[in-house]
Amino acid sequence: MDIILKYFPDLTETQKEQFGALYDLYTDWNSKINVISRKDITNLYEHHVLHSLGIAKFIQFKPGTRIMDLGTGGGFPGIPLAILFPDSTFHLVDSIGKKVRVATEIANAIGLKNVTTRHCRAEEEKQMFDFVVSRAVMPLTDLLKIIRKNISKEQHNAFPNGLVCLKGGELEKEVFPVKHQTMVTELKDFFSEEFFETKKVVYVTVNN
Ligand SMILES: C[S@@+](CC[C@H](N)C(=O)[O-])C[C@H]1O[C@@H](n2cnc3c(N)ncnc32)[C@H](O)[C@@H]1O
Repeated sequence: MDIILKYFPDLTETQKEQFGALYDLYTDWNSKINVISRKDITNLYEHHVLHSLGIAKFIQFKPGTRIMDLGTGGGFPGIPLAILFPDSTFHLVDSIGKKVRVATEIANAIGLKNVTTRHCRAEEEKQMFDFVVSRAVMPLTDLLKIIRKNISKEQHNAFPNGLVCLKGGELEKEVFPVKHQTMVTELKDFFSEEFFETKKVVYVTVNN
């Protein structure tokens, strides 16, 4: 939890309590339904919560922004972002029902009012959003094909509506075929821990 305060020192008491509650909740739920590698649970705050919040080092969502987390699993990056941006709404989608259940239970347990969840393939989701966020789900080109139908034309933020993904390692092969405007932010410029050495936030505009 200290690592979250190190990089996000201005959290409200509510946000501190919500982030603080995640460790016991994920430890408990993960023992029943695997959403995080079991040996990685001790790294929950660094590898999962802070990594998710890396998106906030690229964009500060304006109040009222609508965001879908495609392939949220147990709620990453959607739940940490929903805590950090309580005035934006987050719709967490996953094709595996029991993972959606974990995300739903945890969002409810910490009293998040700005989160909805849905068990479906993102291909079936018809709602419109300003941004889609995603971590470890599928290549950029595949994500773009699925979400084109979901990106609203109304703009409210510092960057045009689009896709904001957490990616690791070698990206050139993934970014090269993408014809849209793309911006890559290195998380090692913000977070000094070795885990972030190769981690990136990739933003792609979606014009439709
Ligand atoms: C490796 S997990 C990552 C989960 C989470 N984003 C995280 O970083 O912990 C990938 C998730 O994407 C989901 N997924 C894959 N294709 C999907 C699709 N077309 N629609 C919805 N969810 C999908 C899978 O069910 C799985 O839970």
